[in-house]
Amino acid sequence: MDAIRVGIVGASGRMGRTLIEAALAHHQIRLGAAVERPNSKLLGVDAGDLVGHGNIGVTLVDSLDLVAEDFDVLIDFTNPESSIELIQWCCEHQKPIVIGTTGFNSHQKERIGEYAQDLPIMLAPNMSVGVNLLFKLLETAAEVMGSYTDIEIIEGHHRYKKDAPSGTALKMGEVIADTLGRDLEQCAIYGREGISGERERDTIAFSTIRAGDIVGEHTALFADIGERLEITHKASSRMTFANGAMRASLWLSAQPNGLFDMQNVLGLK
Ligand SMILES: NC(=O)C1=CN([C@@H]2O[C@H](COP(=O)(O)OP(=O)(O)OC[C@H]3O[C@@H](n4cnc5c(N)ncnc54)[C@H](OP(=O)(O)O)[C@@H]3O)[C@@H](O)[C@H]2O)C=CC1
Ligand SMILES: O=C(O)C1=N[C@H](C(=O)O)C[C@H](O)C1
Repeated sequence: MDAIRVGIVGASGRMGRTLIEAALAHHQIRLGAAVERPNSKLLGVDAGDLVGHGNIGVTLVDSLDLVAEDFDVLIDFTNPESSIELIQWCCEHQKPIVIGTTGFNSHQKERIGEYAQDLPIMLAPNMSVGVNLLFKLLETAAEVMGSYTDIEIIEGHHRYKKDAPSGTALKMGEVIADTLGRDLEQCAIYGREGISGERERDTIAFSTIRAGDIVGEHTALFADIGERLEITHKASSRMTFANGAMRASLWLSAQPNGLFDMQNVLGLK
């Protein structure tokens, strides 16, 4: 496969910087563009310098219009409002987009589905291989134990994370609910307080930890009287997500219009 050029939006963010490093290290990927917000103090800084790699001749700019000819696939790890605007731009310019942003509401998800009729879009709340395998394992766990156990999903992230529960935790809930024929909107419990009463068997409950520099930890708990199964994934470096985004970008560059996820990229479905 030929090398592709990626554009990275949110380039100076936690994921943005890691994505720049991953792109610079990948033999089939070139960093074509790096974009930040209009008021960013880092505009004009070289993307290679930003990550301690040395000058690569790609400076941070504040508009995709300035670099439209410089990349083949856009990578977006920003926030939901920004992502929707980026998808619209990508549709107008026919640039496939890899989206790692989380926290979309149902209306925004619907719009992404509509845009995907005219554009290849890869949307995944977690681009690590381990978490996408975990989604598969959850189907089996839910099939075997889900109907009679109490199901809890626990996630932990760094103090700066803005959305809760994490996109990954919500996807874990969706996978389990779908496998059990339940509607997550009807059976989800988001935290407990006070006299919360005995547990209702058919609920799927979420707990959230926000502390320090936790990169990302997710556990699904299937608990019966006498035994419990816990399936846990721990990310220790953002590079696992960034490498997933590189793999996804290469894969997406050869796809037709449509909405894909990381399981498509990894051949897990
Ligand atoms: N799918 C996955 O595998 C993963 C997903 N994520 C998700 O990625 C997203 C970003 O996370 P993280 O990197 O930690 O967050 P950061 O806040 O560190 O980075 C986001 C960056 O995007 C910039 N930004 C926001 N809006 C725009 C815009 N319109 N144009 C250009 N730049 C913009 C921000 O600028 P400013 O600070 O000025 O707002 C910031 O620099 C979150 O939704 C998170 O949940 C994170 C890790 C893995
Ligand atoms: O914000 C983060 O950092 C992460 N967000 C993703 C999510 O919301 O699931 C994935 C990862 O755990 C890191």
